[in-house]
Amino acid sequence: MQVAYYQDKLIALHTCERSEWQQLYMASKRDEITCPHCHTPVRMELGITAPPLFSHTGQTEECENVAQLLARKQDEQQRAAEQESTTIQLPKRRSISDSGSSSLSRWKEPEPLKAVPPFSVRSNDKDTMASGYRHTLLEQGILLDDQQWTAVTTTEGPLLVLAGAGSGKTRVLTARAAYMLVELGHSPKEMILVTFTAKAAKEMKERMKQYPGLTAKHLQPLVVGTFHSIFYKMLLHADAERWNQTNLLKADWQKQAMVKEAGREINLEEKEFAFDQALTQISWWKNHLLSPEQVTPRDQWEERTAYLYRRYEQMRSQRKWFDFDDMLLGTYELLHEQPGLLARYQERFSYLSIDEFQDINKVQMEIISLLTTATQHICAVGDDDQSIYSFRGSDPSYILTFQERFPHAKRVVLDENYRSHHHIIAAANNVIAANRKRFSKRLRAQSVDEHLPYLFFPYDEEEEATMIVTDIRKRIERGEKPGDFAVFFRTHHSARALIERFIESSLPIQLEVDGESFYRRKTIRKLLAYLQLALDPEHGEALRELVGALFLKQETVQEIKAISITADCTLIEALTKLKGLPPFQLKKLASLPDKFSMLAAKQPLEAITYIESEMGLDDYLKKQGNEGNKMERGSDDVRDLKVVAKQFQSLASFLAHVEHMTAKYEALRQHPPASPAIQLMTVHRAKGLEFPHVYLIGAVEGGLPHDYALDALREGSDQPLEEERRLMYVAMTRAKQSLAISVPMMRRGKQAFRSRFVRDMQRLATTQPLAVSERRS
Ligand SMILES: Nc1ncnc2c1ncn2[C@@H]1O[C@H](COP(=O)(O)OP(=O)(O)OP(=O)(O)O)[C@@H](O)[C@H]1O
Repeated sequence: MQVAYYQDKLIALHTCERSEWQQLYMASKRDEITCPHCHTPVRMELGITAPPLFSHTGQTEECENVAQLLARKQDEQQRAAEQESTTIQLPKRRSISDSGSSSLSRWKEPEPLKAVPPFSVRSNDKDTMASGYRHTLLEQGILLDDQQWTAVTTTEGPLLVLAGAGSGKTRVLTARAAYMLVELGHSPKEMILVTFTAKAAKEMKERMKQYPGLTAKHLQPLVVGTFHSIFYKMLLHADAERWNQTNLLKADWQKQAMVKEAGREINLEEKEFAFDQALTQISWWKNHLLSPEQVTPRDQWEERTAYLYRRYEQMRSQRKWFDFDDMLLGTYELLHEQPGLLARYQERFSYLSIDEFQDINKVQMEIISLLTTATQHICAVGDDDQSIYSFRGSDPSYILTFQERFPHAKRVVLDENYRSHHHIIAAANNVIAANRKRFSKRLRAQSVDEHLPYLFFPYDEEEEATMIVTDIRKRIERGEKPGDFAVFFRTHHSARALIERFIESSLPIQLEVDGESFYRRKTIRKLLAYLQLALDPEHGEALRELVGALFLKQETVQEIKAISITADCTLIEALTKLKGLPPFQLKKLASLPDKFSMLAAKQPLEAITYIESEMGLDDYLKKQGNEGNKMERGSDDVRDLKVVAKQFQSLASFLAHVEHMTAKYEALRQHPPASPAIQLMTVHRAKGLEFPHVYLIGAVEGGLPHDYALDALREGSDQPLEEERRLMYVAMTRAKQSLAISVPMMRRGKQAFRSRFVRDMQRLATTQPLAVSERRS
């Protein structure tokens, strides 16, 4: 039914504002909306594939008839009102399912993408023609197509295996090692297999146990591991004392403590400077073989970070500590300084295979070059289209220029995709084809499916989250397993609404993210501190946050507290009694008590706007803007917070929600569910994984591609945009059976525009109405 009672008024879904749907949905969950006929509380269904409606258990035909009658009456009344209005143009009547409209208010049908050209089965001789070890593998159910087999058997000299997404590179790498050991009789001691993660190394060794002819005698001495683990063994061998585990800076907090210590020397406020980002930058410099002396800062933020780098390195070496980057740098230096040792390792590393080659960095490439100069038996496996770690120092140019570095290299392209069906692969191909710096190739799927990938159009972040939760819940109720679903997002904080909606549902979820909850972010903490102090002028914790936003030093907190005790006044009033500050600041502080009283009476959304414009937050954000943080802007956080605030009527209920969500988030991180759950993760985390059903949120300009890439493009660099396109491609190619991409109409309170990647996808596809089976899903 389309109409129901809410707060003693008749409301109709087809005439109310689209922005109100989410509030109605939340109200229906609290049983505040009732059936217009029998007054039973109704639930609002707000899913992906059908327009929203109200329904309740035990709903009768009579309930539906009354609802329809009332809906018609409301329409007539509205039409009459429209005719009466001659001077002012009242909004026209809206139809809830008017799909052709561009209006933000209307419901829009999801848009399935049907691939052009259509799927055609390829003739492939992989099953019938197999002989020798390939046949033995086939008998074990380990199929290898012709290109895969070529990669397996090309063992001498440099080889570049360009392995498209889902084309079986893990299978190739493991089969190749097995082939060399079993069929060619190589010793495991002359082979090394490098993986990107320790997990991948473990999985490979596990898989190899099933290979025919491979025994513990082969597998035990075979080195399979990450660059770090392999190089660390070399370092230990060379100087066990210097590289003792106890000197390793394992945890981030250890490194943070050092840069913070250095930061104090140049008066960097602990709560104001992004020390975590500075550490990422330092690591980037180290992996690019840039010593502190070689760094040329481009702005004030880099200048400060370069200082931290210099001091960090000094402290680290004085204390004889080392970090993970030093393991690579240490190996590089060791091999340079000791030619005898290098010669021995060149022999030991006779056959070197490297997985995820698109993500190697400069120092790794230099070491590889040193180790393989003599034999040249290097097998690099990777996909230039999946290089997504440039912020950590990865450089896709190494895979792109492999054949220049190794002129005799052979190249095998694996372009058969065994993971996803045709329409998913075709859509992903259409996205990645627009990148300029890549090897030209097109993945081909092995199968086709009636479930077309599709775009859907929620109103905003909140509705997007509700729709996904609704859709997944329904699919699980119909028998799908929670572990078969994954929802991807570009950045952790863009998933705030999604995480909250899942937390509120009873669905099992696993959160694969780094970092703190949205409400613990620096700018958000500051904003919340204003609100907390408005309700409780004695809130000590909030005061600590507030002083930063008011450009006061942390030490003033004690002074303010002391004044509040001696002058018997609140912390806010104590702020006005501070001494020794410049007149403009004293004036600003003097106005605060009145402003905080005004703030307390406001609704959350209004309050945030007031804090921004009247209480100094704007100035603070502007200053933060100078800190050189390209990826995360404080002003974006404020806009994100406004989207949450809009849903609450009072500061108290808004702050209670924040507290509840923060606690739930922490609990979830500390106690992940034991059984397979719905996976919520960043696209970066999804790399290398596959799921039957994938949802990707926020496919709008500024979301994916991220704002920073669009800024870079305006400044003349398209590299970040190309990396964003690769992220989109990685996300899409994780899906085995179904793929849903969300294109919200609003983002951060403003109209959003569909991602250029989505437009690329649409240009080369036909759209068609949803199949009946999908409508029901
Ligand atoms: N020749 C083949 N025949 C049938 N299935 C295959 C074949 N090769 C690989 N597969 C299957 O295809 C899927 C994808 O393989 P795999 O995970 O090795 O891909 P990948 O290249 O590592 O993917 P990505 O780079 O996207 O992470 C796996 O389920 C694998 O078992």
